[in-house]
Amino acid sequence: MPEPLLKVDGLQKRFGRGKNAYQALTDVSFEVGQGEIVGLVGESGSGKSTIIRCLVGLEKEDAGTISYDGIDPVSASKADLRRYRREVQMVFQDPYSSLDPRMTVQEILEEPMLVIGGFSPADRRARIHELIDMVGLLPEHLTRHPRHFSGGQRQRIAIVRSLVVDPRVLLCDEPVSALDVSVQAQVLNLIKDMQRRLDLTVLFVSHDLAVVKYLCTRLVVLDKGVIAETGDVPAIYDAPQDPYTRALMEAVPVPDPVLERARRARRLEAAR
Ligand SMILES: Nc1ncnc2c1ncn2[C@@H]1O[C@H](COP(=O)(O)OP(=O)(O)OP(=O)(O)O)[C@@H](O)[C@H]1O
Repeated sequence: MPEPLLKVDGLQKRFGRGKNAYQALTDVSFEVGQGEIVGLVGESGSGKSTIIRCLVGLEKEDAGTISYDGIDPVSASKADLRRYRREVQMVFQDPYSSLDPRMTVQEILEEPMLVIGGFSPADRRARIHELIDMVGLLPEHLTRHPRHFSGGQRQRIAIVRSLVVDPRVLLCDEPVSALDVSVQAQVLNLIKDMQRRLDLTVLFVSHDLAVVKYLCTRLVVLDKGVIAETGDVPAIYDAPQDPYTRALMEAVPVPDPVLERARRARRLEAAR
């Protein structure tokens, strides 16, 4: 594994109190190396989103530590916390609810840079134009509102929004599961391309093992808030050690239409 950039150590999270308490995460530890795409997989309710939400501060863990490039957001100085918030960005599952319908695309894309600060108007403009070009959007799209875009285009806008502040880590929470099957492949390929071009480190949450196999180099398998298994993708797919991982693998439909499309799109692109 490359040098770890993101570390989660002994994470615990419980929701509710007393008889209704639910232990969502129990002693979760894993690392994501610089430049890796690591898949975080598990069934619905296994705690994947809770981990991501703890990583971006939307939930507060009960115990355990998180660290990014040596920065622990709980004890960090103001300057380090600012760096953490800038360099660790998230792409949400549903591009229909994650983009403010009252804002234009330009406003949506400028907002993170205005919140974080330190970007001149010229920087903001250059960054937006460079990235929309990379993801296949056009300058005239900037004056429109999200309702004028398809699900796939909205997720491209959401991806650009996460990239404008020049992050090093992208946390993707099921970023294609709300999209039509026909566009899932394009968005997966886009994430793969952006990861390579911008040298991003990606933690990719999915319940879909076929998608993760296509995209990721390493896997963290979560079972009811506990890590069942971690390892390199080929090794885990060839010989899963944990019974829960084996059961998850057996549930993968073959062949997978999304991945067939993704592979075909890449072959066509390579042939051009
Ligand atoms: N705010 C909350 N209050 C109470 N329980 C919660 C809360 N957030 C999550 N949970 C519970 O914690 C468990 C883990 O939820 P989480 O959303 O992290 O799972 P997940 O693996 O991301 O599932 P999915 O694939 O369906 O998104 C679930 O049982 C969920 O009901």
